[in-house]
Amino acid sequence: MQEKGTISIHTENIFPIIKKFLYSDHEIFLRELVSNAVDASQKIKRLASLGEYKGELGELIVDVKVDKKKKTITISDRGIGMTADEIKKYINQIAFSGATEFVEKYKDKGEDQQIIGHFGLGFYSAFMVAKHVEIHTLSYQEGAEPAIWSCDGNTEFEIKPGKKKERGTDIILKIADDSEEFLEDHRIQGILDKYSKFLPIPIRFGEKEKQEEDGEDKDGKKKWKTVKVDNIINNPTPLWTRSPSDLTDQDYLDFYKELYPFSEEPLFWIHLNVDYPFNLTGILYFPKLKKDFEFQKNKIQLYSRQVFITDEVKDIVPDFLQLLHGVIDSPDIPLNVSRSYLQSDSNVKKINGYITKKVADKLGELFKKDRKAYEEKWSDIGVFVKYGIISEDKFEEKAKDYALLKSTEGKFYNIDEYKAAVEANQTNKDKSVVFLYTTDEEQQHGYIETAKKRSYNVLVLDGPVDSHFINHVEQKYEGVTLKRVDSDVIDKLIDKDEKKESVLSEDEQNKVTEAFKKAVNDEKNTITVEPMATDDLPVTITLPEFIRRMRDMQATGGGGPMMFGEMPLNLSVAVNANHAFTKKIVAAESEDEQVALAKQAYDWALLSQGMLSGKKLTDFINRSVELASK
Ligand SMILES: Nc1ncnc2c1ncn2[C@@H]1O[C@H](COP(=O)(O)OP(=O)(O)OP(=O)(O)O)[C@@H](O)[C@H]1O
Repeated sequence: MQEKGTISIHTENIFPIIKKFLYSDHEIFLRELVSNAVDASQKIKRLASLGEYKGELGELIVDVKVDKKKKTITISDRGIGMTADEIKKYINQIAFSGATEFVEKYKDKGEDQQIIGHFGLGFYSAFMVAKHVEIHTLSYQEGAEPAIWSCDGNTEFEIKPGKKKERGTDIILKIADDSEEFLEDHRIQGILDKYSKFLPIPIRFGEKEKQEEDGEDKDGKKKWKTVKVDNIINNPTPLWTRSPSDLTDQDYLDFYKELYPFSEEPLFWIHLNVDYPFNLTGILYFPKLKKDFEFQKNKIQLYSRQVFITDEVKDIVPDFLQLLHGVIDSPDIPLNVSRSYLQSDSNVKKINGYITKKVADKLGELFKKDRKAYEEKWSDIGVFVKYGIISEDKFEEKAKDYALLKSTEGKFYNIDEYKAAVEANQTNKDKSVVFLYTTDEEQQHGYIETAKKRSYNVLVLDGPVDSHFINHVEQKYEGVTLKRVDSDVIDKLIDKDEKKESVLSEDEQNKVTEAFKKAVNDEKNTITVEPMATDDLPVTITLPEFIRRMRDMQATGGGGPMMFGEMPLNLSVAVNANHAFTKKIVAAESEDEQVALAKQAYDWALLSQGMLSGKKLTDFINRSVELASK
């Protein structure tokens, strides 16, 4: 049996095209060949379990060997092997048409298309790095003859009888001159670590050294010796493939360490397992989040039947859950299609929905089971929940019950509970319940205290997505308004239409206004004199809620067009007509003295906002000393 033939169904030679268009990702050849070897090994295992193969299974292990001298890489398995006819069918026809289809689809696309890395190009990806490829194989079938297929990267192949005595397949790549990097052990080790860490059949890459106990020396101290052991790349039964009922918390924590050796312990995890209408397994971990969470994205690894595919899960996992860590394994995620197709793929949509639901249910379960423990974790999980609520309606439906608001007293409420708690005292004349909040308890301390004097409750909303969350709550909850404690004077924050009498006459009010205009000396700021409680501060500086919100949203991204970046800082300066100090200004003998006192009161207000610094601060201190010494 010796045969020569042409692989071609097209006259065009696809190999140079494969090489050219997969330029950025040559390393995947090894993923493909090792995956094929694993598939072949699993097939024989299955045939044996079905009783269709009765011979010895032997040790099912895949070997990767590099011969630097001969410039070859060999991938060997003890799988089902192929007969010459099967080679013709699977390698010459099916595999080839797969590769051709791939090239047809992508030859007009740019060279560094990201999707390339997600491809199962199959057997022919070997030609990205090899100038000559041989298959030595012996089928498991009784009486099968060994066969050798060889091809040197053009469309001609040769099949001849082989000498292989053991069942299985060796794929021998003669590495091309421009790909000799793949003859370096560390390069191969790196690729195997990346793609094959959790394959279901052991992958061996040579040997490694290990320290082993070697009795005791004459002083009774342990002795050690260096021994060589098989260098097994993978953990063939990673946690997600096992049944949750067999696993302990420690198993999950250990697996997390295996995935992210340098990370802090996760808060909790979800074991995913679904068979229908799609197949998906995996474990998602909730990490402890740092405030700056952007860099923590892309920690979820996507596998297809335990073969690593990518850690870019943008379209498969909803945006807000990309902060999670862990593994998803699904043979149903189409990997060989473009991104836009992926977005409209119904399986991907279902998977997306399933993950969202699972996460929502798990959070709900934790909340119900032990609310206190849930509240303790809130500073870490709050970001996910709020982010999810903002971005996914389906998630919000479930999560609104356990999305918590924290008050300055450290008490937690869900939105409905909070509304009920403050409604009586914090409803304004328009029947809107006003939620007061602070973004910085230190800096806005004075304002929080003023609110507390009215027995108002103040929320702490200082997280990275809170500015968006606030807008969302207002949109979803009719009759609820959120206002930052320093965005207006207290009686206007929650305007109950309770008229306070001013002790100043109109003339006196004008006088005070004039004095402050001169003292503030800034056209952009508006000055008002208003009757307030006698124990409210003499002057309050505020930045209107909507302007500040625009600025905040912009700072955290996605807050509308850039024009707001230029928005000037228009402050409102409210003078308390009923404060004793204001009376003192009115009573001052000269206009100069009035302005000096006004300036003093204005500086107090600036000081309480943390807005006084440099020369202004020095002037203030000097003036205070002078006044106090009079
Ligand atoms: N080591 C092997 N042992 C036995 N059969 C093999 C081996 N490698 C490849 N084959 C056969 O050749 C076929 C084609 O392989 P190829 O890698 O091109 O495509 P595939 O594995 O079917 O799909 P994919 O594109 O996902 O890799 C396989 O389906 C299998 O039947």
